[in-house]
Amino acid sequence: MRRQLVLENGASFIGEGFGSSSEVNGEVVFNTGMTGYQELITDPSYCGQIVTMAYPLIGNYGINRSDNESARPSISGLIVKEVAKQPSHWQKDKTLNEWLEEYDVPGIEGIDTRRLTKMIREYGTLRGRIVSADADPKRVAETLKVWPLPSDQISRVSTKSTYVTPGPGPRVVLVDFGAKQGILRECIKRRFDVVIVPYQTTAEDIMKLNPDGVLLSNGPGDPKSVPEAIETVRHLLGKVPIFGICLGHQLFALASGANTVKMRFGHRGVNHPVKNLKSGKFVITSQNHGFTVEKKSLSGTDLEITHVAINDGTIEGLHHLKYPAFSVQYHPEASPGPDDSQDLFDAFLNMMETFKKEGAPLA
Ligand SMILES: NC(=O)CC[C@H](N)C(=O)O
Repeated sequence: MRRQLVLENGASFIGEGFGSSSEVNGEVVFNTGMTGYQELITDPSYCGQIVTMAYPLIGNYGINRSDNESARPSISGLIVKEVAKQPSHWQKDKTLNEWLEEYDVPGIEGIDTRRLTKMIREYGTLRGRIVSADADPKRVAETLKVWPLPSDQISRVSTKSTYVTPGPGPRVVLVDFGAKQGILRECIKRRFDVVIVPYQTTAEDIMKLNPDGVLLSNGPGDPKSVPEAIETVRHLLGKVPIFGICLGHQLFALASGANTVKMRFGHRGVNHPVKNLKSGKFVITSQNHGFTVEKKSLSGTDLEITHVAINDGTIEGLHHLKYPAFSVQYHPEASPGPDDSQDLFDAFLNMMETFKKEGAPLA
């Protein structure tokens, strides 16, 4: 079935449909990873987005039972140059096509993804719609221009109730804004006693759980769409060690008085170089974000930049000068991508142990 991706600027890309045949709207973004499509399709941070893969052949090792980052695909749609027709891997359970069909996610292949990616780089992320090939792109573009980007994604992907993965180590409250399994996996590896709570849990209720540390997860959309969570983090600062990842990093920054802004086309891929300003070392990181902490908003706050992106100089890591709290904009849990930064979970463990011994610092 011939299908079409229409963008709000009136551009139309025609290709062959795969996965489901439903029509969807989404913010069109691109990811540069050569592999890791199953992890990114199930990464809840992509909720509400139509993802274009810049690498031209996708699906070549199929879908397996162990690479999901959440229970189901989160993306609204998938755009690729070519879907592998005969995927092969010893763990393969399904093809990408079968899996997307099962979860009602539409895809289009045969699109000039290089042209599409270049367009997004030039104009920034654009609203798009997957429709049938015979739809009039001008009319579809008109409807897209007045379509408000969704702002309820976090409530859609966060856990509805609290649950626990017990362990003998420190108690960590993981605030779930759409947490990837990889974060939980890193906690379990270190034998943390993890309590996973919904995103709107108050600081008071979090403190009642007697946490040794609070981990703020990744998540979809604009961090300012959850003002209640910013308030929660503000109340937690100084009372308990905090580690923020991606959306969690942005919420930590907002709670500390800094500002976040939308980027033109964001960072999405598995080979983003980052410099650690303290050690002078570089790491290759997995990234997926469309917002960033605004540099100039840091003046007057107690935040210090610890990491920067090599490609564009944006902030990739922060720590608090008075309180035990730090964060990174990238993904130390990888999944997909390199695991160069898993030591940040050890740094979180050290911070919790020190805080337990020495107590709250004087603010
Ligand atoms: N992976 C994430 O947590 C993304 C954070 C936020 N939704 C952004 O796009 O910037």
